[in-house]
Amino acid sequence: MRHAHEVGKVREAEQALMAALPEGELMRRAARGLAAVCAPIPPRAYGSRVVLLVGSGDNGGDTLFAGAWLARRGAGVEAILAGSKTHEQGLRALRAAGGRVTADEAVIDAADLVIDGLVGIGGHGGLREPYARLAERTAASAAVVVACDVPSGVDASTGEVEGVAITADVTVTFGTYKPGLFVDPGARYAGVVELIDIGLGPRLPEPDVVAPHSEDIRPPRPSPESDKYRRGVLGLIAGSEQFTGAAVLAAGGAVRGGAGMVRFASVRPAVDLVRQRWPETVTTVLEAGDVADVGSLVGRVQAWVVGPGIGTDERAEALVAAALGSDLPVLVDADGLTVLARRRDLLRRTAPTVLTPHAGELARLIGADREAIEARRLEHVREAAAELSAIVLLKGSTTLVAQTGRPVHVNPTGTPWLATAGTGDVLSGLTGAFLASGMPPLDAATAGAYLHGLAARFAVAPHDRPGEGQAPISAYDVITALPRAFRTLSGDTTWAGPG
Ligand SMILES: NC(=O)C1=CN([C@@H]2O[C@H](COP(=O)(O)OP(=O)(O)OC[C@H]3O[C@@H](n4cnc5c(N)ncnc54)[C@H](OP(=O)(O)O)[C@@H]3O)[C@@H](O)[C@H]2O)[C@@H](O)CC1
Ligand SMILES: [K+]
Repeated sequence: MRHAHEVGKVREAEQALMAALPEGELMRRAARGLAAVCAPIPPRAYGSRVVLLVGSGDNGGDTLFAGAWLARRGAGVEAILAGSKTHEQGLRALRAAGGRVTADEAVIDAADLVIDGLVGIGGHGGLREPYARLAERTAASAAVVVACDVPSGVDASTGEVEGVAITADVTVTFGTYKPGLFVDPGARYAGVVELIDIGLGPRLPEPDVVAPHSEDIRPPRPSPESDKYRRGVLGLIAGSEQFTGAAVLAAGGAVRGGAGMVRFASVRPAVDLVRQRWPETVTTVLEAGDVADVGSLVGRVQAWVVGPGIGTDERAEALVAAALGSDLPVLVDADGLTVLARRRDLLRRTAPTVLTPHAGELARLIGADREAIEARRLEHVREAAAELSAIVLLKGSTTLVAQTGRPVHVNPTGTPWLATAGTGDVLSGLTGAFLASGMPPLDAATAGAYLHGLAARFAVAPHDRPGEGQAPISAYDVITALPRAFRTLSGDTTWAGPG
């Protein structure tokens, strides 16, 4: 896992470490790391035109020292001192190395490399002038942009961006990742993120946010003793007279997600379609009076997924109530979430509940504003998990999974092409398969998001070659690419199913 810490925790660890080190040592480590990332950027240090954007705090200090290092290696370094004051030793070091100070902002236009040292973790609120103007000018230049610690204008703890921010190609961050580098909108400004070890690690507490690596994703693998029951039986309630496609897609996600068996229940047209496409499912046709008894009609399952395409009428409400009335893990998605917005009482239960809303659905669920959720995803997903007593998977530009008392999981896979009808249904079936296998719900949701996003990337660019173009995908293409996504995971697993 890549660990990210909010600013308060970084500051505490920094204080403790600083007290144990000679003065200036931490900044030297940070600056050296920053310079080492910058040096190989074409046309490489010697003869390149480097512009430093220097703010009034230590972020500017790091940048000046890194600039001095590059100047000693032959780069032409010019610093724009944009703050009300400037880090004195840093400035002395730059001058001693042959770097210059300039008030001419046009140097940005011709730069090969711009290093953004306006604000780091000390930033708050939208960028003030002249920082905002400098950020805009930098965006218009052809220079490679390297942000020091955090792109200025991005809130390091939350990823919020108020107004203008530096758009970086690379962000060189110190000691630990910051949540704002993982979570949109901030993540979009960060580019490639490089972590520099400055010795903070042992002094850091539990992370606030984590982003899994491939080896952290461990869906269960069948052992020689596995049978279909031990691998997990998923009960899937999806589709209605009006919406049948969602049922086919959710069933596909579950089948390709490795469920030992999928028991599918719905109205006749949805059942017919699911049987046609996924004959391996065991189906139950629900007549009008059957809804409340869906649990006993379907038979023994280990988890439920309810919601895709079920509509939002009374019948749908009764289906959601029946699933949540069980003592099994339940994933509620799509129409099921709309039903829950008016029946939050159904969430009072002891077994785990996983909710998979996009921002609009979450807005209805917690009575918030959709734009506010998009702007402050981390805050809202945490709030929702606490308020709804559920594991909440917030879909979108960066998918987040929150469970109260645990770090928020940020999904590193995915592609903007996933924003198309039906892909959410695939995710709910896939995650449901993991829940049915007995995987802890936070891990199930994290694995679901990861594999779904990876499958989508494979579907968009199947050959995985540099420079390969991308094509639009359907939800069905994501299902088709799921086996390939699974195969990229390492074979070993510490968790082998409910066995
Ligand atoms: N932590 C670590 O382990 C290490 C940390 N290190 C480095 O220290 C950095 C933190 O330095 P820092 O504390 O001096 O704060 P920093 O980010 O430079 O900004 C403060 C200045 O910005 C200003 N300002 C704020 N918001 C603004 C806005 N919207 N628009 C305009 N201005 C705004 C604010 O002005 P004020 O609001 O107070 O008037 C204040 O003057 C950190 O990111 C890393 O690079 C490394 O050297 C070593 C290891
Ligand atoms: K910065």
